[in-house]
Amino acid sequence: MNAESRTRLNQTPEWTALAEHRDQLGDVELRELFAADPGRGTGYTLEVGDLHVDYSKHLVTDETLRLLRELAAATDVFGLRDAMLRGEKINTTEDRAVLHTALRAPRDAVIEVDGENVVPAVHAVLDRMAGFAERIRSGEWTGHTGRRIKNIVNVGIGGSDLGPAMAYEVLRSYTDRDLVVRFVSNVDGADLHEAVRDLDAAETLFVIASKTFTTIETITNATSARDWLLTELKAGPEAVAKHFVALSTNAGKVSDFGIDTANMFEFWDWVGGRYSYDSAIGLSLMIAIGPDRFREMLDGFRIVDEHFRTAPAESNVPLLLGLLGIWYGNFHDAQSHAVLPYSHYLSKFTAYLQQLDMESNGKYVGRDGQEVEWQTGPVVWGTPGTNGQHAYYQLIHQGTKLIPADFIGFAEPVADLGERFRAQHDLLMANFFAQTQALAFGKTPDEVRAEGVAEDLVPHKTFKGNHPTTTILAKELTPSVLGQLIALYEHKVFVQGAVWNIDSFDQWGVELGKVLAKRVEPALTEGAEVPGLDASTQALVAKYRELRGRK
Ligand SMILES: O=P(O)(O)OC[C@H]1O[C@](O)(CO)[C@@H](O)[C@@H]1O
Repeated sequence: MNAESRTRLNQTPEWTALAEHRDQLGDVELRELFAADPGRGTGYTLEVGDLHVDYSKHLVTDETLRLLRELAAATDVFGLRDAMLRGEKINTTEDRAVLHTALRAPRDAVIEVDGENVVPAVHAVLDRMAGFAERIRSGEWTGHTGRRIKNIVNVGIGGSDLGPAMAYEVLRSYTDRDLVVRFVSNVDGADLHEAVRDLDAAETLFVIASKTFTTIETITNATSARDWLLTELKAGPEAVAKHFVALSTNAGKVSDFGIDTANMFEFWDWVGGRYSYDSAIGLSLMIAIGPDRFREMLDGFRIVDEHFRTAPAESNVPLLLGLLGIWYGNFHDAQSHAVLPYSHYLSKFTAYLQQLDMESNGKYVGRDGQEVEWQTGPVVWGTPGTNGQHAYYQLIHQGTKLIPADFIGFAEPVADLGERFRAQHDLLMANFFAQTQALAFGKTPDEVRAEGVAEDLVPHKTFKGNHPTTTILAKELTPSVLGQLIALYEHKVFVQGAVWNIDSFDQWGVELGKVLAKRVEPALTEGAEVPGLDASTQALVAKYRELRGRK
């Protein structure tokens, strides 16, 4: 079935069967499901690479899973996967191939776009990045005044920021602690100001990351960074070459900006921004952790790519996670999905997933150009779990909304934590296990009463449970495990987009705001008339100008 000829998803027999099955299951309780199957706790688990994935605490039976796989088969998820991996232009609205998997392909792989094998170019750029990263790390590359580079400031936004910024935090314990690495994304000048205020320009390298090299926020920040650098160094434009490198697909714009294309690390239009941090966009990360660790991370991505490509539907983890999301979003009206890591190092992980998932699957128009009649991507949210426990877990436990959640944890604390701090790890993980237990099984009124609680407080202290969670457990948070986790979520998002029949690789929904901002700016600065400006925005602009003392 191709996108055009495909029957409307919600009219397929597979969809109807799932809807009927949902009605039959009714409000089935996780307590019942576990009582009926003593092997569920070990049986409903899968392994992929170093990840142990437990999906026993989901509101599903074998029959649910079978019906979900039927839906995946009917919507040809694996067919689209194979087309993606072959380099076909499955991003139809932009007429582009979708080949982030080529970024971690082995040197001898052959993956063609328009008849050309892209793998040699991928490795050529990785090798150049490695050479450059080593020159910075060793001190061989010096700034304009001959001083060693000690500070890296990555300037980018969206996919050109969230991935490297997240991964830098995740792999902090693998970084060269003598290097200061910062990420500037917001067009609010405060972001750049705070990033550079205590830096010595003579020791600072700006990494300008932008796929298009036209993104207004990044170009504005890059221009201000250049001004700051030249002022601080009291130097002319010749200083730029030693302090600015670019990561981009657009050599022309890089050169227009004044960066020598010899200092540009290239990637390609078949890499989506939110799928790009394992491309040249990862340069700041590679400088921080070193090329060997970066390659270990790519190996981790590849493990899950291979699994997604070859594992049968019954044991294919990205397929399973994608389908579970569909089960809740489309058949239980869940609106959001929480990702709750029990690792301080994963503090930016969910923010990264927000772009990956919501920019990919936040769409109401299908690949056939028609409005979909089913829910698509969920609101993805979450922060490290223990902090969340003291903030919003109340709502997950006793609120009125169904919020499926992923819990991600590790058996070992990171190696360089030291004995004193390592000792806290068991307590962290005790919380990790306790929360999924409490969410799944709750506490009945009788159990509350048995504790001698006064009758009027019993309803308040009761936990209905039945809140579904996936537990992802790995031994240790290594570069490879990070790659595995990211590839897992990339392919999960792919699965959902394939079933929903949407193009997960375009992002037209971000365009309107960009155009309007350009139009409104002269109204703020010069009081220019903006034709067609609505009454509300017009009044707000007038108020803004008044507050800024502009006539
Ligand atoms: O890397 P660029 O071209 O600066 O784009 C940054 C981000 O902007 C977006 O296009 C959204 O506005 C993202 O998809 C992308 O990751």
